[in-house]
Amino acid sequence: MPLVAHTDLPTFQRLHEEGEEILTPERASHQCIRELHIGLLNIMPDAAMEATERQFFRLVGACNQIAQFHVHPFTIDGLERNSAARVHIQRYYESFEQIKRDGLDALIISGANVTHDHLQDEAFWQPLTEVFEWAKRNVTSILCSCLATHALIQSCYGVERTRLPEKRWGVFSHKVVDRQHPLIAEINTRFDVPHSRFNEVFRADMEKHGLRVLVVSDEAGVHLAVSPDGFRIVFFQGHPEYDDISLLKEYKREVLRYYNDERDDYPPFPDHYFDAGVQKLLADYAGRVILAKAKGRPLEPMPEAQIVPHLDITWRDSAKAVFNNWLGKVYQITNEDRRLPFMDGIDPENPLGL
Ligand SMILES: CC(C)(COP(=O)(O)OP(=O)(O)OC[C@H]1O[C@@H](n2cnc3c(N)ncnc32)[C@H](O)[C@@H]1OP(=O)(O)O)[C@@H](O)C(=O)NCCC(=O)NCCSC(=O)CCC(=O)O
Ligand SMILES: N[C@@H](CCO)C(=O)O
Repeated sequence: MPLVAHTDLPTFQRLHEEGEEILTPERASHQCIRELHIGLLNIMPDAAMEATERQFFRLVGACNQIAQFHVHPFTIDGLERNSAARVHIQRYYESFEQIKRDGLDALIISGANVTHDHLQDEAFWQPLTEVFEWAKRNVTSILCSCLATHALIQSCYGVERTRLPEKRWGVFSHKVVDRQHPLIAEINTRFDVPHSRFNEVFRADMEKHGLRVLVVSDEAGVHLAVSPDGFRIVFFQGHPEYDDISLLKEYKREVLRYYNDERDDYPPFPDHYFDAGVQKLLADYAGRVILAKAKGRPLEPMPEAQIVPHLDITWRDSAKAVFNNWLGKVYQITNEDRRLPFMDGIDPENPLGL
């Protein structure tokens, strides 16, 4: 929440010049104080659906303990769902119709699993673009994770993502490249983010279309960029919402796929994630899995309980800091009526006045 310059202490002016949000007493006394409404479009597969809810709810809830947040989960057609997932959605999720009727201040769109080479061939493409089109007109800011980033960049700028020679998978170090932008002001300038994807939109392609790139990894490419207006669409290519165990769960799934002949090679380790002790444990386990597969024996469970205490989470604080900046800025410009994206006087082409 922003400082109020309630005296003429020079520090307020100095901080303002350095990019800190400072409200004048006049603006502060007229500010409408209310809760924020944030949609979560959850398009993750069934096994990860509730973990994804927890991850994004946690980032929103933990990033700021003063304001009140209502998070509204919803989903779209075109995703294969088992009966338990359908019951969960029916019981707890809102419909897109309801979301449109009541309005949102901000919208988060999760990643997803894809089955086709081109996103426009996925069964969920059409419903997803309908949400994009509505949100671009009616929501103050949209934050996209991974696949949603690729889909929205394709739908807005016509840039198709590129298939990578091998999966970008692990925990990577990143640097802030535009230290002035309010989304990443006052946060660590070097921090980790997990990535888990076969595809990438490259920095040059983003910049060619006017996107502003804010956070980059030498090894893993762009993590964070924003739309040319500076704020209305926030693109994450990584997964800062992931839990400490998320990449372990994905690794375990890949081992299972190897054992079940759904992939030919034994899965590599995610980069920079397992320490030396865990790598040794998993290399021994791999030997036993390969033998069991060759001899047609049952698969021994992965020793997860021994591994988990050695997994570090090195990305959550920065993730919370970015969410805090994002929601703080949304609050400063969103309309009192949550069905309208901006207060009077805010320029939709440059909502932060950058
Ligand atoms: C990897 C799996 C299959 C693991 O799920 P499983 O149910 O098999 O796990 P399990 O070992 O049986 O353990 C179940 C327990 O773990 C929790 N759990 C499951 N998945 C979790 C996760 N990812 N992070 C944290 N916790 C997780 C469950 O809630 C449950 O907890 P409780 O028992 O306590 O409830 C799943 O997480 C999954 O499908 N993840 C999605 C990965 C993915 O598709 N990402 C796409 C994003 S990438 C992208 O967007 C685009 C990529 C591209 O195209 O380039
Ligand atoms: N943007 C509004 C708060 C949300 O209604 C204000 O600053 O007054």
